[in-house]
This record gives sequence, C-alpha cells and structure tokens, in this order.
Amino acid sequence: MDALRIEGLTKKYGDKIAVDNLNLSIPYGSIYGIVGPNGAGKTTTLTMVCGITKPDAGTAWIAGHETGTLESKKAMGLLMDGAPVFEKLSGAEYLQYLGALRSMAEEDVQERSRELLSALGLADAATKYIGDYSAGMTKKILLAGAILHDPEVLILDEPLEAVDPVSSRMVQQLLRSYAARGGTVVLSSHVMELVEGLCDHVALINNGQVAVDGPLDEVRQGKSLTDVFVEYAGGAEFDDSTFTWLRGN
Ligand SMILES: Nc1ncnc2c1ncn2[C@@H]1O[C@H](COP(=O)(O)OP(=O)(O)OP(=O)(O)O)[C@@H](O)[C@H]1O
Repeated sequence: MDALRIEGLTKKYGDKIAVDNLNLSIPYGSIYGIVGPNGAGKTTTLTMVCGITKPDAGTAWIAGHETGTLESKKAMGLLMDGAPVFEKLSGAEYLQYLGALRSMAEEDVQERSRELLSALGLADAATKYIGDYSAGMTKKILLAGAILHDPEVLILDEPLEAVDPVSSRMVQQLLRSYAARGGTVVLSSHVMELVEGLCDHVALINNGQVAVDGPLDEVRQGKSLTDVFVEYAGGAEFDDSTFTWLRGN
C-alpha cells in the first residue's frame, strides 16, 4: 500500500484541462517533490488529493483512505499556499485551536506547540496575531499546524518559499526526521536546489500530466534537476533584440 495513491485524477476549468488523467504512487517514508512550470496543475492536484477541490474524474487514497473521508483527513497534515489564515488568532492560539479540533490532549498540544514554535523560531511571536506575521512566519505557523497531530502523510504546497535560510534548514531537518520515522512528505516547490537536497523521489508535472517520476537519481540521470525540468517543460530563449524600450534612449 502507498502513502498516497492517485488514479486518473482529472479537473477541467471551462475548456482548460488543469489536471489530465494523472496517476502517481508515493511510497511510505519518502520525501516526494512535485515540480513543474507555473500553471502545470500541481496545486489543483494537491487540492483534489486533500478533498478541497472536487475532481471531474479519478480519485486518490491517503494512507489507504479514499479522499474526502474523515479517515483520510485524520491521516494527513496540510499546508496550502495562499489558503486563508486565522488572522485574529495568535500562533499559540492557532495551534491550541487545531489541537482541540483534533481532540488532542491539552498537555500534548502545549508540549508540541512549545517545541514547534521554538524550532521554527516563532517562540517570541507566539502571542502575536497571525495577521501581523510576515509571509515566512505565516508559512512556518501553518507548517507547525500541519504537523501538530503527527499525521501519516504531510501534504505541503510550496512550504519553504519565503522562509529564511536558517528556518528552512530547521524545517528540512524536521521533515527528514519525520520521514526517517516513517512519515511521508509530499511537497510542491519551485526551488530545484531544495528538491534535490531534500527529496528522495520527484515527479515533474507538465500540462496536467506526469512527464517523468521516480527516485530522484533515476529522474536526474546525472544531470541537474533544472536541466531535466527545462528538457521536459521547455523554455523560451530570451531575445535580446526585444525590450528595446527598457532603459532605452
Ligand atoms: N479556480 C480556478 N478557476 C479557473 N482556472 C483555474 C482555477 N484553478 C486553477 N486554474 C487553472 O488550472 C491550471 C493549473 O493551475 P494550478 O494552480 O494547479 O498550477 P500550478 O502548477 O500549481 O502553478 P504554480 O506553479 O503557478 O503555482 C492553470 O491554467 C490555472 O489557470
């Protein structure tokens, strides 16, 4: 059984096929990177996987539980880039709220919150409104919220974009340690160095489909992930004869 299995997921917006009969198998204990160009369908795929967006066809299973079921929601921790946040809760209150929602024992929530806030450099901001957090601080408190209940699978949409290098290193260590203990991380990112340094598996999504996937070294075949990305996703050459108006006289 896979930690996350996606079969035939499809989503259209009008005439645009955002996700096109997409299949993916993500093994337990892996740190799985999903990469692809802007508009490739990464976020749409992840929102369907976690039950936020209803697919037109296909389904997914999280730790063996079909998407949308209570069991699937219990099994996952979720960080969605751009999702609304509780601006009028402090970081500590947000974690308390999530703990209560998950019926966690109060002392567990206290202890885990303390550890998470401290590790993520948010201890001093624990009593500050999330609405007053910077973009990176918001990412980190959402990550703390995703991991608080020790889920089987963490689904993280662009978790480290806007996070400073010190915190990013700490988060990566946290994710590695979580995966080494059997947890599964599925993350999307545009930072190829991050994916190369952190993930053991990768899938490149292009035009709503998986262009290539597998263990990182098999996908890379001795090349950099950026080269593989450009190979599959293509890239326009910059034409120096254009933009003549840019600082032109
Ligand atoms: N709610 C929506 N209504 C209409 N079109 C949408 C909607 N959500 C996504 N799309 C379209 O679906 C396609 C896939 O978008 P998606 O956000 O999944 O891409 P992505 O790979 O996450 O991109 P990025 O790397 O820029 O975050 C895009 O063409 C986008 O315009």
